[in-house]
Amino acid sequence: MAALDVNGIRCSYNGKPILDNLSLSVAENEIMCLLGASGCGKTTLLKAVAGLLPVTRGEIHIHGRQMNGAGVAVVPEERNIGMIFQDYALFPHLNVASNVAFGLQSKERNKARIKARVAEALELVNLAELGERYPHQLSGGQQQRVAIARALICQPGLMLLDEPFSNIDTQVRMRLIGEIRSLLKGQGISAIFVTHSKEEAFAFSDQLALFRAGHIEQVGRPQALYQHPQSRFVADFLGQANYVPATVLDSRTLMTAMGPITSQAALNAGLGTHGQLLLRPRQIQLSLTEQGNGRVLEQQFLGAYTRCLVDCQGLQLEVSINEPLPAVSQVSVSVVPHALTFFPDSQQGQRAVA
Ligand SMILES: Nc1ncnc2c1ncn2[C@@H]1O[C@H](COP(=O)(O)OP(=O)(O)OP(=O)(O)O)[C@@H](O)[C@H]1O
Repeated sequence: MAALDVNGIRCSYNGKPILDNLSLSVAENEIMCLLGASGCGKTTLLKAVAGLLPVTRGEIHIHGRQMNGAGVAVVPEERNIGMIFQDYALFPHLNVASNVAFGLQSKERNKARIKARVAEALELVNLAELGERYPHQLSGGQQQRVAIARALICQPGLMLLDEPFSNIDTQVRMRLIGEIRSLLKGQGISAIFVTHSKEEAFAFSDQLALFRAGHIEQVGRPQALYQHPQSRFVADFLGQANYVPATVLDSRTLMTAMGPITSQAALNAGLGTHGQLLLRPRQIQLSLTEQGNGRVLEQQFLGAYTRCLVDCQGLQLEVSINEPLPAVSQVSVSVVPHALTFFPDSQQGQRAVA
């Protein structure tokens, strides 16, 4: 059974549909990321799942239990959901332990049991020593951990996280993302996580749903979306993309200005089809050769890698290499063997065929 099933829902503001006929499924113990530009409807979906926004069509099921529909309207506090927000939403006048205990107090009266559960939750988020502190005495990362502990203590069946890392210092953000991901996985909690940062989406989620103006353009494993986007919109949103004009030569080969390029998987496009081959900067390799087919135009050393702009037979390609090359280098440009992604020109919306 899925942790969450959203089936053809419609949500509107002032009569204007923001989500229309939207469906999404989250498996048990899976972290689903909703990624997309500002205003595309990510938070609207989160609110609909939480029961904070009316759903006028379609149904939402959480762990198989129907939340809305004919004669059914489960209120937010009965959905067994934990919510984490960008601004932590802690009570400033309560110390850490009381903030964490807050949600439990309506369910558990025994003070000793509450104390033990708070200690356990603080231990989980590595804040065991800070129960007496107040929110203003904590860093952003620590405040967000308190918010996580406060949600975990109620043992939610589903966690909703709305841009939880946006206010966290970039230096600690990736570490916190790793810690919270392991925590959710360790506790077996399914989650939906909203962000507009692709790096956060890649690092935190098992599945990624890429939003575009109120609908989901593509859903799948982050790596699959990055490597095999179904549309140029997805390809461009998730990272730097080079497009090389190409024609299908046979079921696995494309002819380009760089010469024939062979795919590790069938292309599913008819012979002679014209289109664009997607090449990520890491899918192109360079080697120094005086008679090479390319010339380095520009380089930027960025620490972990070097961004290199190369001219190859009139094409300008962005390539990621480890170390900068000598200035004004002549290089041989080739494609790292992989299953090619090809967008036929004739297809509407430029859908990929491989
Ligand atoms: N309370 C509201 N009343 C009217 N329109 C709203 C309301 N809340 C959101 N909207 C509109 O609904 C659309 C979707 O908003 P939503 O908050 O879901 O976007 P989002 O993808 O989460 O964006 P962001 O990344 O900026 O948070 C936007 O056009 C927004 O202006």
